[in-house]
Amino acid sequence: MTDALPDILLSRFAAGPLRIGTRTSALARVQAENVAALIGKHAPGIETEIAPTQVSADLWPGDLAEVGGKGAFSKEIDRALVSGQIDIAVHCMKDVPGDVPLAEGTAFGAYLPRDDVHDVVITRDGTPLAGLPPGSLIGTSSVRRRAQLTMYRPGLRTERVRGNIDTRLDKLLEDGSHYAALVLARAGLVRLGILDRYHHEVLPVEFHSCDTGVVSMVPAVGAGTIGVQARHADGPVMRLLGELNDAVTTRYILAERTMLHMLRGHCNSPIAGYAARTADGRLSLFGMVFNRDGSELVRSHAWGDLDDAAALGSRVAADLLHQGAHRLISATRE
Ligand SMILES: NCc1[nH]cc(CCC(=O)O)c1CC(=O)O
Repeated sequence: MTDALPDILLSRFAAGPLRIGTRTSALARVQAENVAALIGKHAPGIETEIAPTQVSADLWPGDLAEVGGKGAFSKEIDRALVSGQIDIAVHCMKDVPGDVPLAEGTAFGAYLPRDDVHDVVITRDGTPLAGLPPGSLIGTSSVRRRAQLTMYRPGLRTERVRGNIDTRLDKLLEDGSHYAALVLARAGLVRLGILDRYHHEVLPVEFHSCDTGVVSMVPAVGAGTIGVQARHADGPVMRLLGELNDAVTTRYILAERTMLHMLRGHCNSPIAGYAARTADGRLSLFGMVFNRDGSELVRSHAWGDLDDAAALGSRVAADLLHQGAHRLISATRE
């Protein structure tokens, strides 16, 4: 008979706590605390400790492409996980690159139930996006957000704004700020418990044509989803993560990330991808690839069985590639 998981974990962590690695931002810490609380529920008696890791990319004020793209955010945490300094790493799946393999010997053992995937527009005074005059400057570093904003509102200007969420909000609210608005993920603001402090407008996620006057914002691959990574060979921890894992979110992530891998999306790809469940319990995947200003795009929408998420991801990617997605992705790399 195999031992019960709590016993296996108790002996595995008899000498010290289960160490949770994460970045140092307020959002990263809250997410790690949420994972610690979940572990506490599933494996009472297991002590956890959060080990925030300073990540060089978080200190880099310039263009991410110059420090190795999104992969730069996980380099130091990967090293800590592989070497055993930490036992699990907590990541926003949106920030996990699609064009480089995971650190050797590691895998995502759990995805937490997906949170809200909407982006919001934050303004100082609650002016709706539709009321912002042409020429208004919107702060966003994401090519996906920039392309969709300017596709619906070609008159708006966008400017890269880096730094964690607090820093960005401070830049919007400071006297003499040249930003009229920011676009941020609602999930991040909710996790920090600060959404209600700001005037915000929720952008719909459903794609629609430009003449309706509504700006929609199809989410990034992995939006709103926290993933927990561990060492493959760490059987007890992988089993624990298996218990935390949300099965439906796993399908969403598999569909979206299969699409991302096949598109060979690089660090700052102009790609949106959103998997969801239909009313009749099937899986839907909508994918979109843009050029910089959204004046060119290809899109594809397909449906499949919930248990065939990877096939659905490949089908949507193949259709996007067939329509010329690769040319758009390469053009944005420059
Ligand atoms: N790139 C930063 C990042 N990564 C994940 C989130 C939000 C939370 C999530 O989608 O899980 C954010 C902040 C933002 O885009 O506003």
